[in-house]
Amino acid sequence: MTPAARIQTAIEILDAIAAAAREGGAPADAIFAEAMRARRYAGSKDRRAIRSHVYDAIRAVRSAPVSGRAAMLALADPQPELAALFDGSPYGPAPIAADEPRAETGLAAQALIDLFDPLVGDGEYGAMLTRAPLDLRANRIKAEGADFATLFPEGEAIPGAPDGWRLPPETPAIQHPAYAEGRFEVQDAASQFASAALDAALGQPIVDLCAGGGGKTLAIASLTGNDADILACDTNRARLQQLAPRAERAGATRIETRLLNPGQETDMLADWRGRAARVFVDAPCSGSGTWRRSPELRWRLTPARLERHRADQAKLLDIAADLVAPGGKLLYAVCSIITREGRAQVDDFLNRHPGWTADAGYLPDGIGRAAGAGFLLTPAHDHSDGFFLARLTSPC
Ligand SMILES: C[S@@+](CC[C@H](N)C(=O)[O-])C[C@H]1O[C@@H](n2cnc3c(N)ncnc32)[C@H](O)[C@@H]1O
Repeated sequence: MTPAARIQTAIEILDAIAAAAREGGAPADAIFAEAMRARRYAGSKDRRAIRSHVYDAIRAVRSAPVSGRAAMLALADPQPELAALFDGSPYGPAPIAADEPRAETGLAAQALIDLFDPLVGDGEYGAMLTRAPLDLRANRIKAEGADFATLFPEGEAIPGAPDGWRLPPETPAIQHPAYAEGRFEVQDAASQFASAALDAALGQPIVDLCAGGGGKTLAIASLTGNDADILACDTNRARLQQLAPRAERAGATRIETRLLNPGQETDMLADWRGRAARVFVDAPCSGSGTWRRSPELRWRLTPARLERHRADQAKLLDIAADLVAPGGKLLYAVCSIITREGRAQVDDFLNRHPGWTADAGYLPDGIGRAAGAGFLLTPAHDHSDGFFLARLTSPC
């Protein structure tokens, strides 16, 4: 493909990604993969170049653009060599017309920025879109362990994460045989801090209410040395089904999965009412802390979608509270830096549940900043995804 044809292909893919963002359709990665399947003539160099145009444009443009072309033009404006490729050559983009619309660039729409936790100043915005490193977590269950300094000498330890190791983005770590042997997982530092904050002890009954594919369930199993019973729940069958093979690879044998029907969670968890020493609520959210990895999420967030997340989070907190044994703990986590999903959500919970108290001192030194009754982690401050965490203790 010519460099101009790659730009035109990127424009077409951006059209599909912008439409999906508006309509709540497939994620950008899936759309990109599908577009490449449909263009088998594109070689690996073409794919790399197209991918980089697509993601550079997503990072540059602050909200869903009117067209893929408007997004690419916004990217090309400060790059004359890119703008020169709008040359009208066969398969390339048409020449730039006078007064063509450009998508707006920047971190996010101002109305969205206004929702950030007050701790997030504009000095932090750059770090929110810088490509994230690849963080690994050693699996303590495997006796062989993961000697990261030997496996990946190009990496470095993650401050505050005793099982963590940080590699440059896109290191093909999962192609290493030690991954297939279950000796390590890929997991961002914030998720490692959150799993440790649950403070699960050996032998304790634990519920992971929003287990998804089990990233944090497996971290908890590792931290408890596979010596605690964990009930992993979710309403999404496809996600929850990913857990069993991952648990097998990790040697985590004490995880039971339970698929919940939306609206019937409390009934379906009646056998766990008041029994769990620890309940983890890794709630569905805007994902505003993960724009480094999924920059297109900021094209997707609408006031209505945010309100749905907020309502789901409140409902899940109430369901979880019902499961916690007297004196037990509930850990609430969202990969979000939005106040309503974080500190405000927990303030509302504490108002609805008199007698519950907020813990402190469950994060490593220097990690996170106090945000109301919980703690906020951000890419700039903590070199991790943005996360809000709050650990709450039930009355005895
Ligand atoms: C942030 S993700 C969890 C990620 C997972 N803990 C991990 O570490 O990979 C939130 C999950 O909550 C699930 N969820 C949404 N509503 C739920 C409900 N009512 N009950 C249980 N899970 C729910 C979603 O399907 C999604 O998998």
